[in-house]
Amino acid sequence: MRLILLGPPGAGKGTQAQRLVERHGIPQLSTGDMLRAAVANGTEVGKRAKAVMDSGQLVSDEIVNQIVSERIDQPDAARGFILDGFPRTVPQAEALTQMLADKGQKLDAVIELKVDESALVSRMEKRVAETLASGGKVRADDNPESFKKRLNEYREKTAPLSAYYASTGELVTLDGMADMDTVTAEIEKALHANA
Ligand SMILES: Nc1ncnc2c1ncn2[C@@H]1O[C@H](COP(=O)(O)OP(=O)(O)O)[C@@H](O)[C@H]1O
Repeated sequence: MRLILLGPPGAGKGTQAQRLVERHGIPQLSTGDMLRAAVANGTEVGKRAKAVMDSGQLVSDEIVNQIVSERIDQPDAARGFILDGFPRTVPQAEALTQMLADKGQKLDAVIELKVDESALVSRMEKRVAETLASGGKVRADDNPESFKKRLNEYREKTAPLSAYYASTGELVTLDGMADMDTVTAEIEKALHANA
């Protein structure tokens, strides 16, 4: 099964992706995680991406497309995957369609979590507080200024993906304001309906 999770930062994509991993035994491919790993490892890509990410802007399509294309060729993704944080622009979505076609694959569903923007800042602040309380490390872009930038980037560059995937007939939009278990149940329902 090949899935895309769409939604603004703080919509709950990471939480739902984790649950899908457990339930379906396919990996979560998070471009945010891949890029943070590249930064931590000090790779060329990491060096190019760090400042852009910290400020809340998007890394170039070229870099991200390359990372994803290589990642979905790994053996653990052969049976499927959950893409989290990719595509984030229409050109990335077009690149993905092409990439999958080249590999003889296609998507099974695109799931969009719709949330109330006013809830997102407080969700981010809660995540930061919980991480600090448990002695964890807060992401460099989890501060109000970068978060606002991430929301702007989302509105400008990522929100148009809903129309893109609506036109291909692949889009399923769910209420991301519902509690986490309800969202999980709705995702499963949508997957069965598509199966
Ligand atoms: N598909 C992508 N295209 C461009 N930049 C990306 C992409 N995925 C992740 N990034 C970079 O990594 C940062 C963090 O991504 P992610 O962990 O997915 O954030 P969020 O928690 O906001 O969903 C983004 O703000 C951006 O700089």
